[in-house]
Amino acid sequence: IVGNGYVWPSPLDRMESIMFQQSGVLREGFVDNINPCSFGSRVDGRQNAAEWVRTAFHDMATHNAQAGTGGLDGSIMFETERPENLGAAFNNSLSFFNNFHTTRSSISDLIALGTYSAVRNCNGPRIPIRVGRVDATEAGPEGVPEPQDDLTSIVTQFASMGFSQQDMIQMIACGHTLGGVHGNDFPDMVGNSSAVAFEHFDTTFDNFDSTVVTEYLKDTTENLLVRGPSETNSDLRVFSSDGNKTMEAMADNTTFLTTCASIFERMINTVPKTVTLTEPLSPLAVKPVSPTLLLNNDGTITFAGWIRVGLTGRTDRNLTVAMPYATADGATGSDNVITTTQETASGGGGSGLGGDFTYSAYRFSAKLTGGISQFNVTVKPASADVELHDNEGHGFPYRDDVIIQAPQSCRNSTQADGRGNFNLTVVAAVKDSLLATPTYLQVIEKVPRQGVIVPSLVQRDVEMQIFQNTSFGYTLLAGTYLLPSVSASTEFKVVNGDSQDDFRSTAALSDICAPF
Ligand code: HEM
Repeated sequence: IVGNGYVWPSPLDRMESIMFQQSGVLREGFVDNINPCSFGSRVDGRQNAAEWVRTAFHDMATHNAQAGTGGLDGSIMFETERPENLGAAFNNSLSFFNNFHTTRSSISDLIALGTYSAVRNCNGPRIPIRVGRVDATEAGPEGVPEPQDDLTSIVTQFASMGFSQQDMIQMIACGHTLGGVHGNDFPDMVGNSSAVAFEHFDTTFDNFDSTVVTEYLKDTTENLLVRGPSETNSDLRVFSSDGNKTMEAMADNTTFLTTCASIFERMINTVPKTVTLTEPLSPLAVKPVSPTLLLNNDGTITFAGWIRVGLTGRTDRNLTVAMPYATADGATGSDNVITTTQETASGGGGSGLGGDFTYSAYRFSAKLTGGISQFNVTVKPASADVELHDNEGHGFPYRDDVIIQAPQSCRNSTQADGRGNFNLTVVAAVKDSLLATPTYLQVIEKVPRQGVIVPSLVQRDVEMQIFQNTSFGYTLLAGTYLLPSVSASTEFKVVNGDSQDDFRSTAALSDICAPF
């Protein structure tokens, strides 16, 4: 049974799901662009996994260890026009990461997760993932090493990032086990400027292994940064700079993998000194996924969603999962237990990368009469005693005083102003006792930035107005916002003082608002 990494709910839930729900039911799809490892999304001669790893290095490379500035902070978004950042790799990677960019998943955390995912999906080692990176809002200084740089300046650049000569050799060798050099980016090196001319660094470009090292040591390598024109053979200068000592130590594949896990971990954890990273993320043993409430027109409240149960370490996978809960006024008892059924879609479960983590999903949908304030999860294996999962003693808090009414809410492009904008209407049921305090619809608008492929996320607050009374102790409030089409799919929440129903997606709303 997997240990809990943190207490639910948390802003970390988003990154945890993106990381550990990769295939099967509840999948997030983060590996789609790098599966298989050789996959390129747009044209022949591209390898997304390699591009993701290169993106992390180029973003990190402008770190100044002494000043504690720069590092893996997403500033690469603003730096793609620079000669040191030649090629489509960066915007290609960033436009994919942008699909996962939310207030709880920064571009820089996604770049870090991208390195983990690319490496794992290419049979490489597992790199611990810490999160909490904060995105830069403007370009940083220049300073990514280039193939024509001499050894002294490359060593100096790595030193200013905080890496020794040995670190430098390791990081470059580990990076250059994937991908290669593109003709359209470096025509002089490749001797061909075609977009599909792609000269791999080693013969196993889609396997994260030590072949890049062994081919170099045997002198059979076709790596153009070793074999190519002498002005641009930086890998040769770097790899041989300590008499091949570091390269020889990495020739053994097992040593290569441990060395790369360690140097890449340091690479992605190189962040500005103002950033504090979390402990490495581990999957929650039991996790509520996409729980929602809904006030029905008979006064009951439907509570629905999934419980994700980790299977790692379980031999008996015949599980009965239930949720004893406390009503709004705290009452518990044998009547207050929600049953679940194992999901039938997609085999009923899924896994995180490389099968590091596997899970089963249990679906629930219960009509509650006394509301809810918190729940626990019990897991009963057929052959063993029942386990109580109480969220590290906290219970899973879940309040019913503000409820987003998904069916009464809608996102409609035809009602809008004819310019492709979307009219968002959000209806929420708010307990009458809260009405003295204003209720806000908070929408995250994606605001385009000139020359930057990733829009910024800007919170817009709309005060919600009374829309319909009920006789169930709730009043329905409504708020509207005109979403520019680039923000058609975005996040929103409804907030009243300390109470909120948060992190919902406009993409899940239908076109038409249904009556209550
Ligand atoms: C002196 C330092 C370095 C130099 C001069 C250098 C140079 C280059 C060049 C010229 C390319 C070809 C890019 C293209 O044509 O699209 C490349 C690709 C690549 N580099 Fe480096 N690199 C350096 C360090 C690193 C490091 C430390 C990493 C580690 C993470 C790395 C990872 C990669 C990857 C994965 C690719 C393949 C990209 C693809 O196939 O699209 N590089 N590098």
